[in-house]
Amino acid sequence: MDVNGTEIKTVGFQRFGFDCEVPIDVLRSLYLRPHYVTTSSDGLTNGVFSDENAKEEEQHARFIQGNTAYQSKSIYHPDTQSISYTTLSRFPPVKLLPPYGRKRILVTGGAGFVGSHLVDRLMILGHEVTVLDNFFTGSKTTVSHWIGHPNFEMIRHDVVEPFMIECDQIYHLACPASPPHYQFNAVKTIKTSFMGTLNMLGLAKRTKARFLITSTSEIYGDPEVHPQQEDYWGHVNPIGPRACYDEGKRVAETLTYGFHRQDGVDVRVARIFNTYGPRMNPADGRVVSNFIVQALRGEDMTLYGDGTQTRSFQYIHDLIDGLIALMNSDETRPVNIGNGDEFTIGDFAKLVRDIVYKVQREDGVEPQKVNIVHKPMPTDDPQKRRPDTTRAKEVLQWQPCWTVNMGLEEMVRYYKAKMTEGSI
Ligand SMILES: O=C(O)[C@H]1O[C@H](OP(=O)(O)OP(=O)(O)OC[C@H]2O[C@@H](n3ccc(=O)[nH]c3=O)[C@H](O)[C@@H]2O)[C@H](O)[C@@H](O)[C@@H]1O
Repeated sequence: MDVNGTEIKTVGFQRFGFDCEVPIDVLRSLYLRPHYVTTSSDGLTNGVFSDENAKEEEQHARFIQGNTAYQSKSIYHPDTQSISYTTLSRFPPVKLLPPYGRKRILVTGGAGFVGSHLVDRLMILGHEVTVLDNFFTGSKTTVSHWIGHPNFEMIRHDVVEPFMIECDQIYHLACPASPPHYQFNAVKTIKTSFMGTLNMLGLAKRTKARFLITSTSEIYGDPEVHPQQEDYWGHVNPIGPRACYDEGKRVAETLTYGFHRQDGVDVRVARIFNTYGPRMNPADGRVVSNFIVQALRGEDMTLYGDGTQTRSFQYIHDLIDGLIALMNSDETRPVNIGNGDEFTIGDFAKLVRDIVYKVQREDGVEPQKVNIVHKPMPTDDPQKRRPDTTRAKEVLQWQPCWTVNMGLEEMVRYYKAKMTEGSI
């Protein structure tokens, strides 16, 4: 059910002459089911499941309403610890667009969490999609179901190096986004934001492609204004451990508007607030993935600090709706894309735990009791964060549809499926 209590059957909408509506079941069939099936020497052979696996399969089939046709099923052989990869027997149907409606779209960071969902949507809508990724935090497996499709191309490339292609739209997402990842190599992070954005803006200038950059709520730093409006200039520590990302994105925005004013590049700037959903790397250290995986494994949930800091969480499909609407609108000012439902992280931990228990009980498993333990607060961790999304409402007619309970439940099912196949 969406925020109004209506069942969600499709995501996206027709807006600004660009139709981005697709059935949710088709998307789910791409991310929700396990990719591997197991064979083992204890009496089970090719693709025949144990009772437990068969039950999981049935539950997932029910959840995605049996829409399983587009999932490759590679076979894991535990006795030899090997995988026989299979390819898709059929790609998901993509719209047949007339040549004037079909766009050549470049997605940098297209193998990452957000990028892969954007790619799924753009592909199903019938566009030609090129993914550029250096696979530092992205993974080929997130978009492997499109490999071989005539509308799809994947290129290993680091955006700090120039790249030439002909295209109509550029979604520039490439940059590590989770605090442990972007702090792992701070110099590389700021180089990616600065040089990567410079290169992609240069490409947009030459090709006259429309350019959208995914900026972040982090440009507001530890905000003194609450909720955060786009006009707020922020409160960022320029020399702290988060600066490589925060200041990197700030300079990326500065570059974007420099090219816009100086060279007339057609730009869009999305400031994304905390987003979660399937395909988030379970080891990337962010709060939603940490909490769900810990609770599913029956481990302690790690709450940093006293848990009074706040965040507002949006589900991935809402974000993709917002990005596509922004790209196709006329709005060149920055636009916050986020969900206004704000939680203290302490309350959020309890909510995640309750949802994990609920899903486990629905699946006939009595959950293991999970404790919440406190860990030190990371340096410069913002105390509060909530988007003011008035601008997105006014200029994009966009508002989040997914409740946090719905989104979390789906994400719990995703991680359960990954655990069943043994890939996490
Ligand atoms: O998820 C996102 O969208 C954002 O994640 C990070 O921003 P941050 O808000 O720090 O995200 P998390 O690392 O998920 O942390 C959220 C809060 O939960 C806390 N946390 C995190 C992990 C954990 O195990 N336990 C825990 O209490 C953190 O201290 C923080 O207060 C990135 O810096 C943003 O660019 C990105 O947009």
